[in-house]
Amino acid sequence: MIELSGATKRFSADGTFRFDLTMAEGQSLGVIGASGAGKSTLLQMIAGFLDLDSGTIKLAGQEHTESAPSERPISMVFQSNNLFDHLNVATNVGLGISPRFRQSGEAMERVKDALTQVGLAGFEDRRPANLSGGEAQRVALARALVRDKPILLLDEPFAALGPSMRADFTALLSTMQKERGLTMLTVSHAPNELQGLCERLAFVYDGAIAVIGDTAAMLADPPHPALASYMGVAANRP
Ligand SMILES: Nc1ncnc2c1ncn2[C@@H]1O[C@H](COP(=O)(O)OP(=O)(O)OP(=O)(O)O)[C@@H](O)[C@H]1O
Repeated sequence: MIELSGATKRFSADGTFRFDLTMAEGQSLGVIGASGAGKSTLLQMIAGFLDLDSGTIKLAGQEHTESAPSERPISMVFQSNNLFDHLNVATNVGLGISPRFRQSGEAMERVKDALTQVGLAGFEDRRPANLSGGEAQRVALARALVRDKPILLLDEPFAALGPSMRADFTALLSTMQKERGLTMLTVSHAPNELQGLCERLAFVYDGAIAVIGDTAAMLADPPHPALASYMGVAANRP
């Protein structure tokens, strides 16, 4: 679970972000909003890369407001998959387990299992430069999954992928999320990709979560004028 209570970060006088959010264990939430609205800021707060000015953060039932990122029960996948080009796929995934990963023993078995789960069995010795965008993103997902944490944060995971790869990656993420009961938060500029992945959607606007609700209902009938404008449709409610 994720619980943010008045989680506040002030970058400047007119750049203050304050988030309240409750997610039950195993829930999948999509996060949308205009560029600069604060979506990545929300993720960075939860992951511990930004210190709060005030408020609290609870993760998987524990207080984590001041924990270091490595102490939080979280894995993260970024838009640019952040793979190391000079290391093979197995080592890139193994770094999710430990910075001292070696390709042997139990750790290597875990890496192979994770690669199999994302459909990349046999890719252990490949270099990132020889992967397609979709394959590289699946390696990044394997690196997150191998950490075996209950919370998965994804920051624009589809951005670098073409349409058919987006559909494949969405389907894979959805399967992993359900199989593992992950609490998952996905930031995306593509609301339609979130439909099959997230039962709930949050719209970030003016430094906060302006609306949160059922994904299909929110997209079909935007309950906030700024969301309607973001979606490029007329608002149905004031
Ligand atoms: N470390 C920082 N110092 C100062 N300002 C920051 C910092 N990080 C983010 N900001 C500002 O906070 C605002 C929100 O940024 P954020 O990256 O969260 O937006 P976003 O919704 O993820 O945007 P995008 O969709 O473009 O990725 C932006 O105006 C950004 O310039």
